[in-house]
Amino acid sequence: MALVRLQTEDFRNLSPEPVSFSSSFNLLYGANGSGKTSILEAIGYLGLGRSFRVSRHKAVVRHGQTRFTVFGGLDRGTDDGGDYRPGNSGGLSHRLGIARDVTLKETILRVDGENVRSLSRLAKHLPVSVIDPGVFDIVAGGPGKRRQFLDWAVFHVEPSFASIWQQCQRVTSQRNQTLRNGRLDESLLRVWDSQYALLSEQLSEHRQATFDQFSEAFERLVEEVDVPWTRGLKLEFFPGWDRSQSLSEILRNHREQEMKMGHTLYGPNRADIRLKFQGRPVAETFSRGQQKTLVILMKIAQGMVLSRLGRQVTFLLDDINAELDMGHRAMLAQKLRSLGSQVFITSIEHPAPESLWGTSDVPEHRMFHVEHGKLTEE
Ligand SMILES: Nc1ncnc2c1ncn2[C@@H]1O[C@H](COP(=O)(O)OP(=O)(O)OP(=O)(O)O)[C@@H](O)[C@H]1O
Repeated sequence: MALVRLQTEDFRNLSPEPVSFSSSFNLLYGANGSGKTSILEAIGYLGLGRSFRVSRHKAVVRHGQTRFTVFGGLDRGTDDGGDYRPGNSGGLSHRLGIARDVTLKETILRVDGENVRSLSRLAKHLPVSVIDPGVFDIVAGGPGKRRQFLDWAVFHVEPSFASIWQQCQRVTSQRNQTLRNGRLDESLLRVWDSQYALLSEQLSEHRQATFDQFSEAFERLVEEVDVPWTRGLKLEFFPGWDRSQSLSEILRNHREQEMKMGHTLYGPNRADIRLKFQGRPVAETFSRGQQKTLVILMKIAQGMVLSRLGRQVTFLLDDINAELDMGHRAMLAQKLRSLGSQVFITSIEHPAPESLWGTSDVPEHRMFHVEHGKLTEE
């Protein structure tokens, strides 16, 4: 499915007029501060339930207002073969909505006209993958970014993942409270340990299964694109503890250490994707340019995993001109085309489609000029 209609109310500087998009490529250009990233951010809200650039909802509410709303209409996917045009609401397969009142601290989520309680009910309809300057932290940053990267795919591949993840977070925080208590309550800790170990195993099995699909897709991709420096690259899933022992055993053996630290030190909150090149961490070995290309390849491989399951990913490419050279931009655009993804690409200058795809055979796309938060199609 693809997002073919968007309407916002009091979202940053965006105009409240509805906009219709192509289910394949959408090119958005406009001056600094015109609202390009805000459009991607609004789309991101429907697929992630949060902003991909700020942590507080408050920042996105139009100045002077207390509540914003984002509505989205999805089509039936690339099989529809067409664009959504206003007045043709019969073509929509799902309608999504998210509103946040920052004074009441209340979020309302809607799917097809009905209120839903969990964010996963909303997010599962629109797999949104962001490629912006911050995305390169997946390689350069800490394990948290890589966990987030992996979990996004696990969430879309394995329907029970969100609920297990939430239960595991709850048990972890209760376990942490007991650890922080100062005196050893062994019987209570054993209760938490057994629940925690069980949920951790389930969570890690799902992560491992999705990671295996991801790494297989990554290997295929690397062969296809033939990037010589990726030979010798090894991607490995680390579940958060040494798998040669059971997690319960590790917890028992590190009781004192965990009591001293006052929180859980082993388990899924320590999981990581380890990226090594000839045995060394990639972040210490690869150049900035190589790290960026690697992240792009990882993002495409993720798209391949979902595509194999018949899920269309909506990619949001924000300001990548500054980050990637023409060759890598063309490789990315061509791959996203062959995946049948929906793509939004922003740029400051009027884009030249031929140079974007590196060929005169450009795919179907729609072009929008963004000015003062308003989109005008060309
Ligand atoms: N909460 C808000 N309410 C009203 N206007 C806002 C709010 N937050 C940001 N703005 C304004 O909205 C505009 C949109 O910013 P945005 O980051 O989307 O622009 P952009 O086109 O992506 O710019 P750039 O090319 O510089 O990245 C900016 O002019 C900004 O000052």
